[in-house]
Amino acid sequence: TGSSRPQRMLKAVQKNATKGDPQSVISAIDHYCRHKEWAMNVGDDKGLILDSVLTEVNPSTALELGTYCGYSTVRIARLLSPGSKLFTVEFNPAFAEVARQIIAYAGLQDKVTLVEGSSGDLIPKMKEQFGIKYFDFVFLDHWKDRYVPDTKLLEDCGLLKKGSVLLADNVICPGAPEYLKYVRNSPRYESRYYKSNLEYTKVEDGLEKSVFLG
Ligand SMILES: O=C(NC/C=C/[C@H]1OC[C@H](O)[C@@H]1O)c1cc([N+](=O)[O-])cc(O)c1O
Ligand SMILES: [Mg+2]
Repeated sequence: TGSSRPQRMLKAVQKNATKGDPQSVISAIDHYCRHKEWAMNVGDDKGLILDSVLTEVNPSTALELGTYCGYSTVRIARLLSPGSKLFTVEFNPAFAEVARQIIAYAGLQDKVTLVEGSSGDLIPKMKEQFGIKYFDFVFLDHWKDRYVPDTKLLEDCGLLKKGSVLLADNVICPGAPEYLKYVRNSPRYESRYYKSNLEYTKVEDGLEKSVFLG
């Protein structure tokens, strides 16, 4: 059987990026996905918004739901201050395997803990398993129908504190309508929409940033 799209993406990184240089890994993936084959990375347009929100929050402990191949994992981890940590959750073992290699190629493995499994199972275990008190920043990019249940789980497990920032991908395309309703109508969040486009296309998409008010 042939290679998978994530495996071809990894090959493109190994061929075109410089080991230990996160920006070259990001550029190699963006070039491959724009010119060779599309893939569901947050991409370079929405990636710039992710970068600016991440830099503003400067989290000590961050969480990513939906690692896929590790593109946004690299984008986030490269901007973390020394001693800060990123936990990333991926359900699909094949995706997780590729992501580990891409994260390591970027030289960011010491800042990242990739946890394999379902977010619904793992979130309740994070405090005890990893000694986490709170997440200052959460990037939601996994199954769109898990955004609401997992946000509620983070609240119920006491993993959000006043000022914690949630940033959700794909709120327009493929869309997360229930999530938008939830964060925009809840008195516990202050939300705003960053308009952009679906990765590597001209289709509208955007990121929703929601600050937890406690
Ligand atoms: O389904 C998407 N993401 C969810 C990922 C889903 C999960 O599927 C299995 C694995 O656990 C992965 O994490 C998605 C889909 C599109 N799209 O255009 O279809 C664009 C995006 O940016 C996306 O994040
Ligand atoms: Mg996405």
